[in-house]
Order: sequence, then C-alpha cells, then structure tokens
Amino acid sequence: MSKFSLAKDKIKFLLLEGVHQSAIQTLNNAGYTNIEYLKTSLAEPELIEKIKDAHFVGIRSRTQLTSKVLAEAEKLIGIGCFCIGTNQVDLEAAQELGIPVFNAPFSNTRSVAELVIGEILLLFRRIPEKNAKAHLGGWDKSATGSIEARGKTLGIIGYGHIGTQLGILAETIGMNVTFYDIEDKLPLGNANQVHDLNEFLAQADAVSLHVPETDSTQNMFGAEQFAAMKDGAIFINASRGTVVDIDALAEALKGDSPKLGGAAIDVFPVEPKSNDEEFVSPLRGINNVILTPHIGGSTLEAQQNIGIEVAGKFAKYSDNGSTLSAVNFPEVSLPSHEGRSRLLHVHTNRPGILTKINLAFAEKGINISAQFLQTTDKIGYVVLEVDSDDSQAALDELKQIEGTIRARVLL
Ligand SMILES: NC(=O)C1=CN([C@@H]2O[C@H](COP(=O)(O)OP(=O)(O)OC[C@H]3O[C@@H](n4cnc5c(N)ncnc54)[C@H](O)[C@@H]3O)[C@@H](O)[C@H]2O)C=CC1
Ligand SMILES: O=C(O)C(=O)COP(=O)(O)O
Repeated sequence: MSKFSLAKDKIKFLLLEGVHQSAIQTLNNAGYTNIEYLKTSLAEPELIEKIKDAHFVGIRSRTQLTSKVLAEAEKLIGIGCFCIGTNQVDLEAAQELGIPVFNAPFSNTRSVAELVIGEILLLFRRIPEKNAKAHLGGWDKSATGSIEARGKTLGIIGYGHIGTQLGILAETIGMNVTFYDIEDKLPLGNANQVHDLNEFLAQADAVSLHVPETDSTQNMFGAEQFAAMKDGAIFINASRGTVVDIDALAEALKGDSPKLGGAAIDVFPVEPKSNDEEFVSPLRGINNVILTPHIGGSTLEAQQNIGIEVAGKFAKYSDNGSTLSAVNFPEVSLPSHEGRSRLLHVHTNRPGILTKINLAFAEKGINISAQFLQTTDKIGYVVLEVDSDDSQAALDELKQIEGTIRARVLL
C-alpha cells in the first residue's frame, strides 16, 4: 500500500444522530472499521473538534454542516445525509471544497406517506381531541364535526416521491386527489394537477405539504394561504418547519370558530436539539392538533434501509470514486478497478483542464487507460486510470494543474 492512499482502517467515519446500525454493518462489510458513532447531533464547537480528523461524516436532519464547520474539516472527503433533506448542509461550500454530499432520496418516503394517511383519518374524526378528553376521564360520544375520508379531496403541495405515494394511498381509501407543484408532473391514478394555488386551496378538505426547504418554499404558507382554504379543512406539514408561518397557523386553529378543523405538524421552525430539551411552540395545547417530534421518516424499516443505502454510497465513493446520486457533485458511476490505479481530480470548471491533464501525462510518458469526466456549472470531476507504477507521478502532475481543488489516488 502506497503512502499516498490510505489503508481502509485509517479512513475515519464519524456517524452522528444515531444512524441505524446497518450503516456500521455495511461499512464493516466493505472493510471499513474506523468508525466513531454518536447517538446525538453536536453543537458547532464540538462538531468542529470531532470533524477535524474525519474523512466521512454521516448526519441526519439536525446537524448543521455550515461553511464554517466545513472549512475546519481538513480531511473530509464525503458527507452523507442519512435522510432525504440536505438543507442542513451548505451544499455549495461542500462543492467548492470538492466534497460530494449523498442522501437517501427514497428510503423513508413510504413512512411519511403512511403517517400522513393515519393523521388525515384521525383529524377528520377529531380523535386527538376526543383522545385527550378520554385520558382526563371525559366521554365525548358525538358525531359533530366527524367526517369520513371517502369522497373528500386531499390537496398535496409538492408532488414528488412522498406526495405521489400519499396520493395513491389516499385514493385507496376513496379520496379525490389534487396536487400543486411548480413543475408539471405526471398525475398518478386519478390525481389532478391544479396550477393556481388559491383555486387548489379552495377545493381541498385536507392540505398536506411535501416540498423541500428551498428559497422558494420559505414561508410559502402563511395567513393568506390559510384564509384561502375551505372552512374547517385540515392542514398537515411533515416537510420542513420553515415552509409554514407557525404563528399564522396557530391563529387559524384558535378561537371559538377556528378557520381550520385541525392540523398535524411534524416539523417546526425551531426544533429541540436533543430529546432532553423542551419543545416550545405556539401550537401546544390547541384542540385537534397532532404534534409529533419530526418522526415522519423514523420507522425501523426506513432507518435500516437508509443506513445500508448511504453507507453503501460512502463505500462506493471511497473504493471506486463513484459519485452516483450525489446531490451537489458531478455524477460518475464507475466499475471497480482491479490491477490499475484510479486517480480522482476535482477542479473548478473552466475550459481546457482535460487537455492540460492529457498533455502533462503525455510529457511524463504516463499512459491513461480510462478516463471519465462529468461537470456541474462550478466544478469538474475527472477520474483517470493509469498503471499502478505510474500512480505517484500521475498524482504529482494532477496536483500541479491550475484550478485543482483536490486530487487523490485509489490503489
Ligand atoms: N418529516 C420527516 O421526517 C421527513 C421530511 N421530509 C421532507 O419532505 C420533503 C419532500 O420529500 P420528497 O417528496 O422525497 O421530495 P421530492 O424532491 O421528491 O419532491 C418535492 C416536490 O416539491 C416540488 N416543489 C419544490 N418547490 C416547490 C414550490 N415552491 N411549490 C410547489 N412545489 C414545489 C418539487 O417540484 C417536487 O415535485 C423533503 O425535502 C424533506 O424536507 C422527507 C422525509 C422525512
Ligand atoms: O429525511 C428527511 O428529510 C427527514 O426530515 C428525516 O430526518 P431525520 O433523519 O428523522 O432527522
């Protein structure tokens, strides 16, 4: 093993937020054993301390990987979000540092869709309210305000992986499904896309949000949107807390004749940093409101599959340089590379880099046996294969190329 490629047991993985043990198993199976595992997220100072010697870091939705933290992560080569959302990572800063960010775009989607179906049924029957009364010794046997889901309209905002599955499940219990999305989407089943948000809101008996946290979704739902909903409709948010104006939501749920019939909220603009911290919210104590601690994707099945998926992406990137499905990085899917050395080169995307590499190698008599290139607007990612005897010379040449962000060799 050469000095310029780390042995597998020297490659350090820092896994935070109690990711499933399947992640450790997957890494072990791939030969990676140097793993630090923590059940919690870390506040910035501790995170900076811990991340300094990590080559890979695995997080869930809580850990904030800001540009400041990333700047301190001198050895970091890969980030894994063991969840769907990647808004907790400064993706651009990671890209500029040549660090791919992976996530698990599918594994917990069914869990979220199932939870929302359950919540729709419970809210339509006013179960949260009746359940709370029964626990206090009350007996509210009444049909007032209780309705069936059959024949009602579910309006889904964000018709992606979760929204589409939710729509299919809702149709199986007899609901009509409409959706609102900034993109034109293929409607599944009998779903119907409505392009005007106000028209969409006026039709729906239940509105459920399934958009990512982006600039366009920040506070996209506020007083104006609640006012445009049907009287007595229910509202569900299991996407991100920043999408909804929480005070406006509280207003729409309060009073003697509230605008909304109920709500189920899983995500909040400010969430406790650990299970020991108090949950503070203007929604506490309001009738017919289900509050859950960001557990939409927290099922055993989802967590196990996510562990395998993201750890598998780490291993493929570390072993072969494959970046397939990275969210901030040129995607290259590569076979294993027996008998040859593979060089990975990340550079700022500018014309002529490949020519420079080829010229430099030709001058040194280094034969390139395979070459892969992918680019985004800002960076390019070249993977080259050379004879193992040439790998050190090739790496030295790559590091000299102007615009190089990172270069490393896999043996
Ligand atoms: N509560 C929880 O535990 C979980 C929450 N999530 C959240 O759910 C989000 C959605 O997940 P997926 O369905 O897998 O994402 P996705 O990327 O498959 O779908 C998102 C959809 O929203 C649409 N969209 C984006 N901006 C929009 C806007 N301004 N207005 C209307 N539509 C817009 C997109 O075009 C896309 O169709 C994730 O980004 C994550 O933040 C995901 C998993 C678990
Ligand atoms: O997958 C997502 O985006 C989620 O919000 C789930 O986050 P978590 O892994 O439960 O912290």
